[in-house]
Formats: sequence, structure tokens, C-alpha cells
Amino acid sequence: MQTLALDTYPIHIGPVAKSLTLTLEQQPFSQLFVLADENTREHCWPRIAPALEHYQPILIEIPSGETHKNLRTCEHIWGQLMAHKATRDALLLNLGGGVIGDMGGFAASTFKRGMRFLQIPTTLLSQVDASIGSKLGIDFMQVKNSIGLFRNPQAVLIDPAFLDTLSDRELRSGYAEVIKHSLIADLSQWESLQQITDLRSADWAGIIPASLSIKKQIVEADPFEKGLRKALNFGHTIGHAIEGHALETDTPLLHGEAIAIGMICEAFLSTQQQGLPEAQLRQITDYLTARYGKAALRPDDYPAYLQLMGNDKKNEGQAINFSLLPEAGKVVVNQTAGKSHITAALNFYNNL
Ligand SMILES: NC(=O)c1ccc[n+]([C@@H]2O[C@H](COP(=O)([O-])OP(=O)(O)OC[C@H]3O[C@@H](n4cnc5c(N)ncnc54)[C@H](O)[C@@H]3O)[C@@H](O)[C@H]2O)c1
Ligand SMILES: O=C(O)C(=O)C[C@@H](O)[C@H](O)[C@H](O)COP(=O)(O)O
Ligand SMILES: [Zn+2]
Repeated sequence: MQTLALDTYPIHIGPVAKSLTLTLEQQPFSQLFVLADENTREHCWPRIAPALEHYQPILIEIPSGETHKNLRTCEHIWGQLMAHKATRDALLLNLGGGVIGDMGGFAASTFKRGMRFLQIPTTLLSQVDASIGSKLGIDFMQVKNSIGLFRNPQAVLIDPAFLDTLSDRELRSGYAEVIKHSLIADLSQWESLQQITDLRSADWAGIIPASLSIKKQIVEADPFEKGLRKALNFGHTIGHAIEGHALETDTPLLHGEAIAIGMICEAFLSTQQQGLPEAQLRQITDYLTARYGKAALRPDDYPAYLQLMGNDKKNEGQAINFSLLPEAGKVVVNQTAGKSHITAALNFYNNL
């Protein structure tokens, strides 16, 4: 088992039954709750249940998917905690992907002004990104994660074995954040990703710690996103707007799928405004379209996207804020772009 420490909480990477047993032995708590969705209940709960037997855990199940990352589902979670008379010294285990982790952490942090929680991320996306850094929250009025807070978990327990049951589509979605980490901070990691042809057989036990250590360094330097942490939002100004908008359509996009589109658009803006070399723009575009295909963005939806970007949490004043790449492996934050430039970026994507 490998252990990294971020601020005040440990990140254990290795077999979950072992890390969970050790973690719970060090945590006095009055009651144990486990938050899962129908998929993690089926595929992930059996991996941890034997380690929890003598704690008599209470399982709270919510429906899977981003469309449930909202206040209504929080009410259900709070209702279950209340019904079982959870106190502030109870502990919640968030067993699932980024939706479970973000929303379970938010629900726990606000219940009776804050009970403790532990993150057990079970998707690639949550293992390399969502489970660390302490951003918690839910979507509201199509604006992603617009209601939330920063609060540390007691620990993060990462077991790459959970990925065995993850669908190819979800694996690919999580991989977008691996790509993002390399593009903002590590040219050699970006170059080594060029060698990966089949995600299913990739060396996750090596890739996950390498990718999350990029996030860890940035979060440690700027935990509350005063400046540098905005780097982790490369691809997200446009990506979140597209994701939030698609949430209320019949064809919602997964987070990583939307961020892949956002990274292409924002790489285009990077070439226009930061001098990202054309050859690198082409390499990024080719790499992402080869793996994520091409969505058709409707120009009729552009005004709605721009409206949503107007509520991006990075914005200062009225301008829309971006994190851009002067070159692959480097990032600058607090860059702005006007509507015509953003429209050109969306058109660039559409015309690929
Ligand atoms: N807090 C952060 O820093 C941060 C960072 C990145 C993304 N996010 C958020 O994370 C969310 C996306 O997370 P996600 O991609 O993990 O989505 P998710 O939580 O919806 O999980 C994806 C799907 O996989 C299923 N699943 C989970 N683990 C499984 C397993 N081991 N086997 C089989 N099925 C499994 C889930 O039931 C779900 O259907 C978005 O809401 C995004 O905004 C947050
Ligand atoms: O941890 C961060 O900071 C990130 O930006 C990571 C992102 O991948 C993630 O999608 C995060 O939820 C976005 O945060 P938000 O503040 O833009 O909602
Ligand atoms: Zn993201």
C-alpha cells in the first residue's frame, strides 16, 4: 500500500479492504453510514462489506448519474441520516465516483453543521481527480458545482481494482482528467500518454499516482483556488457550460466527455491568445478527437453556453475567465476572452 499525505488527510493507494480496516481502527465514530448508487452497490460494496461487518453500517442508496447531483438527492441523504438519528460523530463512507464523492461530502459537511466523511473513489475520474482537493458540491440551475464548499475528508482510499467493473465509456471519461493534468503541468507525462492505445490494459497502478500527484501539488499550493488552482480548470470554462447545458437534454454528456470538448476549444484559444504552437494544437486536437469522437455543437445553443460561462466560479467581475496553455505542459490562469473569441473556439471545434 502506498500512502501520500495531502494537508491533513492521508491518501492510501492499494487494496481497499486493508486500508479501510486500518483507517476505521484509527477513527472513533458513533455510527457508520455508506453512500452508494445502484452500480457501486452492486460492484463495489461487496469489496468493502466484509471489512465493515462488525460496525453494522447503514447503506444509503441514491440513483446513479450527474442528473441526480442536486438538492433533491441531498434531501434524500439528509432525510436518511435524520431518520437514523445520525450525530456529528457519525462517519459517512462515500463509495462511488465523483458524483457520490462531491455530493456525499457536501451532504455530510452540511448535516448538523458537519459530520466526517471518507472518500472511497471507484471510478478513474474520482481516483485521479474528484476525491482529492476537497471541492464538494452539487449542480444548480445547470451551473456545475455551483452550490458547495471546501472541506477535507478524513482519508481517501484508492484501489485501482475497482476499475475492473467500470464501463469503457466511464474509463474514457476519467482519462480526460489524466490528459488535462499532463497538459497543464507535465510535458513528459503528455508524451508518454501518446503510447497508450488501449485504456483497458493501461498500467493504472502507475498512472493514477503520477496523475494525482500533479493535482496534489497544485492543491497544496492553493487549496481555496485563489489563483494557481484555477489551472486545474483548463477545459472546464467551456466544458462545464456544455456539460451543464446537455444535462437537461436527452443526450447528457459525461463530465470527461464535455471536458475533452472544452480542452479542444480552450487549446484553440491558447493558440490565439497565448501562442500555443499550431503543431501542439493539432496534436491535442487529433489525440482528443481520436479518443472521444466529435459531438455536434448546435450554434443555436451558443448563447446558452455563454450565459452559463457567465456564472463560472473562476470569473472575477463580468469577464469570462480561462486557464490557457502557452505550450503543452504549462498553464497560465486568469485569462479572459470575449464572446467573439469564444464563438470562434466553438466553431473551430465544430469545423474539425
Ligand atoms: N471535486 C472535484 O475536484 C471534482 C473533480 C473532477 C470531477 N468532479 C465531478 O465528478 C463527477 C463525475 O465523476 P465520475 O465520472 O466518477 O461520475 P459518476 O460518479 O457518475 O460515476 C460514473 C458511473 O460509474 C458508475 N460506477 C462507479 N464506480 C463503478 C465501478 N467501480 N464499477 C462499475 N460502475 C461504477 C456509477 O454508478 C456511475 O454510473 C462530476 O460531477 C464532476 O463534476 C469533481
Ligand atoms: O479540483 C479542481 O480545482 C478542479 O478544477 C478539478 C476539476 O477537474 C473538477 O471538474 C472540479 O469539480 C471543477 O471545479 P469547479 O470549481 O470548476 O466546479
Ligand atoms: Zn473536471
